[in-house]
Amino acid sequence: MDKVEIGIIGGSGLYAMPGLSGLQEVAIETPFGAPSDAYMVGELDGRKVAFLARHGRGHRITPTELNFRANIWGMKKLGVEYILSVSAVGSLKEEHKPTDFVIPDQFIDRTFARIGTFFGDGVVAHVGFGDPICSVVAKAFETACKEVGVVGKLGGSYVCIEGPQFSTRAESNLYRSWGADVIGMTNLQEAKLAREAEMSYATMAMVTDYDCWREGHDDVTVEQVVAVMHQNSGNAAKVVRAAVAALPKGEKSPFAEAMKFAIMTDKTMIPDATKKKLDLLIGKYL
Ligand SMILES: CSC[C@H]1O[C@H](OP(=O)(O)O)[C@H](O)[C@@H]1O
Ligand SMILES: Nc1ncnc2[nH]cnc12
Repeated sequence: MDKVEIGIIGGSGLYAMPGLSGLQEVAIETPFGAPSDAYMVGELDGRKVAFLARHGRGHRITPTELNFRANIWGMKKLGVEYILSVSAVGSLKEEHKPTDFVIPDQFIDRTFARIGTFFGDGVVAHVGFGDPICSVVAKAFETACKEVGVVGKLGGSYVCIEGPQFSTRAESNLYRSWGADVIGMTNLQEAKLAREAEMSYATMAMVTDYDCWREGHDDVTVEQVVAVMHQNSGNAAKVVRAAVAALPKGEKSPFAEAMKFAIMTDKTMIPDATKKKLDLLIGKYL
């Protein structure tokens, strides 16, 4: 199959990508197990893209149960350079209103039950993550929001919680005191693994609620999240489509060599089985 340059991960409320033509369902097995679903590979305005429903079609997989490694590995296997993620988030600031899009550029980790690295089993690597988001993808989202005529704010911190429960009010207020912008349950491990796999990653976060901090307002519920997603999913799809068109063609990700100096382990001491397993990611450095 031809290289698929662009990957789209659809979150809560976005389980398919409208406008994809010549659709092919591609099931991928990875050394880390199965991804959430088959990749829907097709063309969007002349660009080859792969769409993955993060929680699987029908929303069957909790944030903690997500096989982040398999999902990101599958994208790499397809040849993806740029990953566009779409997520529902709660707002931690008055100014981020339901239906607004925020394109976060930082993360705060509040997860505790996930695997966020491809490494281990005899190979140690430490990759830079000071700028966890790819500015090329983030700018493509920003440009796309302008084109579609929706609010799309570039920058902000995304607090990633373990879930599946929403936060307590004390937690929500704590995150606000940290100056964080939005809250969700899925994006941090994707960003970490995309970096280790030398792909670009950014999220278009759609605000669906004010979490539980806003006095005089109802606390977040799934019903509320789904209602806003339904109301705004047309815009989300339009923005993703415009962002795909705004991405550079035939160019490697700016993170294509992110792992060049990240591997600590003496190469002669990495077990053969691990070398074989991680060949797709780091074979070129060993
Ligand atoms: C349905 S509310 C909580 C759920 O929504 C977000 O999902 P995603 O990031 O995949 O859009 C959040 O992270 C939770 O998984
Ligand atoms: N308030 C919230 N907290 C965590 N994840 C969310 N996804 C949508 N709204 C959320």
